[in-house]
Amino acid sequence: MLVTSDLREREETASARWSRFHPIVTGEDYLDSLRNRDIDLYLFGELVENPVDHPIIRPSMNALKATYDLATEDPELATAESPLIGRRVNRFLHLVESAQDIVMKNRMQRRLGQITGTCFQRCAGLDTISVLHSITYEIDQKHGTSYHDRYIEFMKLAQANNIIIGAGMTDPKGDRSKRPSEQDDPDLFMHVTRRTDTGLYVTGAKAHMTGGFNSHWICVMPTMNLSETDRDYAVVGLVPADAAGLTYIYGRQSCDMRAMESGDVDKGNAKFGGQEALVVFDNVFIPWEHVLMDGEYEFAQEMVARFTAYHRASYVCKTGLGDVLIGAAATVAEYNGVENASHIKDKLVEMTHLNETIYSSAIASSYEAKPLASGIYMNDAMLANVCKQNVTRFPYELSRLAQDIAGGLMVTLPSQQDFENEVTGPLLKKYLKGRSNVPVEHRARLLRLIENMTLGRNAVGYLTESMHGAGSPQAQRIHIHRIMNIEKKKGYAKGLAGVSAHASAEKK
Ligand SMILES: Cc1cc2nc3c(=O)[nH]c(=O)nc-3n(C[C@H](O)[C@H](O)[C@H](O)COP(=O)(O)OP(=O)(O)OC[C@H]3O[C@@H](n4cnc5c(N)ncnc54)[C@H](O)[C@@H]3O)c2cc1C
Repeated sequence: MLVTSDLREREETASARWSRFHPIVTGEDYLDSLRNRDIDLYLFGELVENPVDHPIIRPSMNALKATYDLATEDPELATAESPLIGRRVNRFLHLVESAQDIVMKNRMQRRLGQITGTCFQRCAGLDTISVLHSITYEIDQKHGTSYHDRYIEFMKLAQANNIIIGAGMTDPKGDRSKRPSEQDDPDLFMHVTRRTDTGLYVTGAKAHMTGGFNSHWICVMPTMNLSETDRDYAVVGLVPADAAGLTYIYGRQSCDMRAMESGDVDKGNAKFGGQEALVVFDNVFIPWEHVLMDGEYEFAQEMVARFTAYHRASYVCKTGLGDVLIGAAATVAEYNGVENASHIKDKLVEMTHLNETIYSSAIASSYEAKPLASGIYMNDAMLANVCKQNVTRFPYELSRLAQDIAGGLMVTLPSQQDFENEVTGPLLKKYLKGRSNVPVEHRARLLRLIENMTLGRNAVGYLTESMHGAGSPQAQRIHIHRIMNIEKKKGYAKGLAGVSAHASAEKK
């Protein structure tokens, strides 16, 4: 049990926190920034000594590194001019000032999906900084607080240092039928445990945190609407990833142990992977400069709604993964000698149709963006929710079609070691041959990629994250129901049908 004097040691100032960060320019700088951090990270029941070179963890860092590499290789797509610091910044830290900015964000997300074939983990942070712009502004307007200025100061440093911000929204939530303040264990939702002259302390956990360990800062924020009794749960704060009191517990992914094996074929996508972690906060200190909500519970619901409007359209990234999967299915069809069969062509068309349907709802949502009171733009919430609802379904159908085209070998293929064995290798190369001019290894690599995306490590990002990330399917349906304006639609119908309010009242 920590006593008050131990806790005081955690009362680090905002400037001391920032002094630990060095500006990142290249992807290699990013990897270096993750070395030698004093952080408790557990995987398989043990503290990880060197996470950056750990074979299970490194692919997730490579995926984030790609967001830095793309900024160097294609600055038009992956950087933007920031009026905050007067120079170009990584688009993942840019405050969206127009509909075109959000459209460019979507294009960049699709491109990164094509490059990595997985979740590159940086979108939730981008959508967090977008929502904080308007929410801090509106809280200040109502309560005379100074959250917005604090936020702007943070963002200037975030942009100048080119850091990664992780989004800590989802609490473990315990009994889903109870509000935060009704739970038997108060820590099942993050809450303030004490306040001092210099800041406040929070305890709780953030679940499923994408790229949690790969981030430099974590923004904690409420996960649902809150009432007056939940006031201590209405907290938004910015926490360095190595703050005292944090423990990271790494999430397992199906087939993750393949990363520990020699050879790269069976990994399917040896270079890139996603990452989720349970991040536990035990009395973590946040200086006032980094507190952006403290008790203004009435803003929690709108904050979640705006975050999800941004984030549900960010699932456009899955169309980049869809492009990879369609390409893999088409290539395997060629290797198997069936590319001209009409049903194969039709299945590839169907996959493309589903993928572009996701893209069209996301990009339409972004083109329909409007400015909020603070001046930042927000994409259309209805179309964003439709996009995410599509994403909860279509990647599953795309995966089904890819598995259909791939054939059963995708799940019965022997290991790379068997291909290399002097007895079994020649047998496999003889009996697993497809088209004669295609090396068997190429066929195996494509099949493993489809396995990786639809059943293996990257199915976490392509399928289950598509289902639950940014809210489970029902959350979108609730939102759509809330804003679908059914009365207006009834009015159109009644008008055309010649049913006036008076006439319908008479009938009663
Ligand atoms: C791969 C992945 C990455 C993620 N990344 C992040 C991240 O970076 N940051 C972050 O903050 N979160 C992240 N999330 C969390 C995500 O937002 C949640 O998974 C999602 O909100 C669902 O919450 P849950 O997982 O606790 O499921 P649950 O809330 O347990 O939902 C399970 C089912 O129960 C239903 N349900 C839940 N509550 C109720 C209720 N009160 N009444 C009726 N039905 C209910 C749901 O609709 C769903 O069908 C991620 C999730 C995944 C899977």
